[in-house]
Amino acid sequence: MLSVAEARARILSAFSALPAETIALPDALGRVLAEPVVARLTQPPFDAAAMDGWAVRAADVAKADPAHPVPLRRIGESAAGHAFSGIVRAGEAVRIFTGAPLPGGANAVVMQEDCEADETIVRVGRAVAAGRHIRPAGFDFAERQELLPAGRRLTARDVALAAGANVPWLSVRRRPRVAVLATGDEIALPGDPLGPSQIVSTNALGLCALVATQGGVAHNLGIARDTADSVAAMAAGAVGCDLLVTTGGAAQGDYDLVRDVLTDNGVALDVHTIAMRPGKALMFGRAGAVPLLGLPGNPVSTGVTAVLFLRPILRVLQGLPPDETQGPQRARLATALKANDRREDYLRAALSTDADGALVATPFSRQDSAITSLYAQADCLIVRPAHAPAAAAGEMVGIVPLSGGALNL
Ligand SMILES: Nc1nc2c(c(=O)[nH]1)N[C@H]1C(S)=C(S)[C@@H](COP(=O)(O)OP(=O)(O)OC[C@H]3O[C@@H](n4cnc5c(N)ncnc54)[C@H](O)[C@@H]3O)O[C@H]1N2
Ligand code: MOO
Repeated sequence: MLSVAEARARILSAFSALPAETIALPDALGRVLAEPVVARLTQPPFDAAAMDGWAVRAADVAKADPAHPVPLRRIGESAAGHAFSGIVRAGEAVRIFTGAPLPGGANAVVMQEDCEADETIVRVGRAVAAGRHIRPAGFDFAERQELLPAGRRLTARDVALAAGANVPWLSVRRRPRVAVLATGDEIALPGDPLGPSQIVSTNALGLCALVATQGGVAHNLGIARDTADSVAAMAAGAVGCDLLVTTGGAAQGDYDLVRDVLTDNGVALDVHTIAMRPGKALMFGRAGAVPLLGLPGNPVSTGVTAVLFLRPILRVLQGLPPDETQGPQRARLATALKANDRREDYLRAALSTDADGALVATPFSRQDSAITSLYAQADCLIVRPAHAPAAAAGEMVGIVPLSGGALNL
């Protein structure tokens, strides 16, 4: 049996970043940059007011205070989008609004709360230093400045920044295309009429959804019957995809067909049987030109192996490091755990915080790999290395948070 780390390294070595494509900014959320985003303008493009008030020469109001306001002559107005074109000279002021260009000659803004104005005169009741309430040109960023590096997954804030930098197109990694194939005579699509010994396919839709959370595009190939011909015919639908993921038919039973069928069709089985729980029956190879990741059929086994193997593949295809770094990586155990055997264990658990604000992981008492209701409830997986000694409540353990993904603030 291969260790999880060995299997992961072997599988991931078969993948590298996909080519780039050019997309429009409104489609960029969650995409990974292939080239940096570089500002196409300076922001702000001019010295701009940061408050509503009066543009003045600081020297004119150096002695102003509420008891001794300094009178200045109003000579015009500068509003956002409508600059004042004249020059502010000694003894003059221009009405100015937040975001508006600072008129020439002025070097400070006094807030309107500190002034009293009539039609011709403004009385300034507070001294201001030169530069007060002004955002100088380039205060945010300058033209040709690199704002977002290649390899970054774009957040909603990044999209706003690229828009502010007047960047309409971006070069991003192509989305990974993943074909998903369920197997088994007992499996029916959600909504189908169910025969006496049939069950609804949990796994294919779950895998397609997981692919979407990671920025990939899933193609659901449907359900192959338990015959060699059916599996081969339906697997052929993966041509042109970056990966084929199958679920079920991975173990040694008489009706577990994926391995035989795909072997007959030229699949080299690089990985099979992994020292982990759930997910022992996992295979990796190639179906013709398409890499094949064969996941075990038990629904939680499919889910957990997808998090541990499919997610990193999708990340590497998009030019990201294999591991998700969002979220905590460790938590305190709420309950004691027995010593582990030779299979690395991934226990479904709930996360909470204790009175001190420390993160606590509570493993569920039932860990069977067919309990989908608890898998949906879990916040994380507690990682128990192979042969880990018994662990007491309160010990720190490694966790894999069941969160994160392509869409982010
Ligand atoms: N003699 C042995 N039997 C089994 C072993 C073993 O080592 N020796 N391993 C067990 C483990 S652990 C797992 S996991 C499964 C893996 O088997 P397969 O990958 O071949 O999966 P199937 O036999 O096709 O199905 C297992 C189970 O999952 C259900 N299933 C399958 N596909 C779906 C789907 N799309 N949606 C929902 N549920 C699905 C299927 O009905 C079975 O109940 O093998 C064990 N046996
Ligand atoms: O390999 Mo099975 O995944 O432990 O349920």
